[in-house]
Amino acid sequence: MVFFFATAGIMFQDITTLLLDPKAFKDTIDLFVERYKGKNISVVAGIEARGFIFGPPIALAIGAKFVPLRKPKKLPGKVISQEYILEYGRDCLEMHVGAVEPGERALVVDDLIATGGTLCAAMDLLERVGAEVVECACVIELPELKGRERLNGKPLYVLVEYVEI
Ligand SMILES: O=P(O)(O)OC[C@H]1O[C@H](OP(=O)(O)OP(=O)(O)O)[C@H](O)[C@@H]1O
Ligand SMILES: Nc1ncnc2[nH]cnc12
Repeated sequence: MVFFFATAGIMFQDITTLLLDPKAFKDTIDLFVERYKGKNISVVAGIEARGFIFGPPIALAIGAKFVPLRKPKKLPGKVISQEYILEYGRDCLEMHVGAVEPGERALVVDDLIATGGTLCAAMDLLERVGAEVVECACVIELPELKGRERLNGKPLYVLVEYVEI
C-alpha cells in the first residue's frame, strides 16, 4: 500500500499507490466513515495536500462540511494562519475566517503523522475559532517520530503504523 522514495535524506511515505487500487481506497474511506458516522461531527478539516484526498469523501459520507486547511496564500478570503515545524523545515497552514463556527465538532484528516507539527497547527486553527476537535485521523503513523506525544492528549486514530526495520 505504501511506496517509499528518498527526498533530502528523508524516507518519504507516499500514499499514491493506495489510490490506484479502488477497493483498497474505498476500504480506507469506509473504515474512517464507520468510526465517525453518528458522532455529531459537523466539520471535516482536511490538511493540504493529501488531507484533500481522504477528507472530502469522509465528509460527504458522514454529512459534514469540508474545510480545507491550506498552505499560505492559497485561500482567497480572509484567513487565520498558524506556523509550524516539521521533519524537513517550517511551514504554515491557513483557514478561512467564518468557515468554522464556535462550538462546532471537528475531525482533522491527513494522510500521515510524522512529528505531529502539522496536526498541532491544524488543531490550533480550529480551537482558535472555538471549535472542538473530536479526533485527528490519518492513514499512516510514523511512531518513531513520536508525533502522537505532541497532540496534548487529543485522540489520534490511524490505520497503519509504519516502523522501519
Ligand atoms: O507530522 P508532521 O511532521 O507535521 O508531518 C506530516 C505532514 O507532512 C506531509 O506533508 P508535507 O508537509 O510534506 O506537505 P505536502 O502535503 O504539501 O506535500 C504529510 O502529508 C503531513 O501533512
Ligand atoms: N517521512 C515522511 N513521509 C511522508 N510525509 C512526511 N511528513 C513528514 N515526514 C514525512
